[in-house]
Amino acid sequence: MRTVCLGWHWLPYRYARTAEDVNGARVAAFPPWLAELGRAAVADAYGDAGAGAGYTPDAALVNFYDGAARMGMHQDREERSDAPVVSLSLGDTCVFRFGNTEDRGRPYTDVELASGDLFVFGGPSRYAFHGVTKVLEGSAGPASGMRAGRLNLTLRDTGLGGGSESGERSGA
Ligand SMILES: O=C(O)CCC(=O)C(=O)O
Ligand SMILES: [Fe+2]
Repeated sequence: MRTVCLGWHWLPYRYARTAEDVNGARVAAFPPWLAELGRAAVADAYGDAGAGAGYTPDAALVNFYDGAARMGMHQDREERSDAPVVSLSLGDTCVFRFGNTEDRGRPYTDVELASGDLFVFGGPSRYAFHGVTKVLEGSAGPASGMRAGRLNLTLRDTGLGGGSESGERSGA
């Protein structure tokens, strides 16, 4: 799996403005249209326009999975905010394991995430363990726009402040 970040660079246990563990490069800006998409997703998932309007994600992790890639069970908890995490999947379908908030084991539910699917971790599910157990190689139709593999974007509110475009704006 390969990962690129927007807005803030994710490192185990924290976020940074540069890709310290890759090449030291400054993180690309988090685009305003992606925040808009996140707001629409939260409004839809909660059935609450106000919850959507109040959502201000400032970081995205973009993960590319080839046919063999997996992601182990984990919680998204580097953020200093309880705001929801919005996940968008493109390309090949995967088997996504959505677990409980206590540990990596059962109970969990396996759901297929196909191209175009949005998944929102919010409320009591915000800190649920989750992972990807399988990518169904070649399952995406040509309409996905991807030749192979799966892309997943997770939108997050880091709670670190500095504005959503501050990948470009803030001082080093
Ligand atoms: O690829 C997915 O669906 C999940 C990605 C994920 O859990 C993460 O980036 O933290
Ligand atoms: Fe995650």
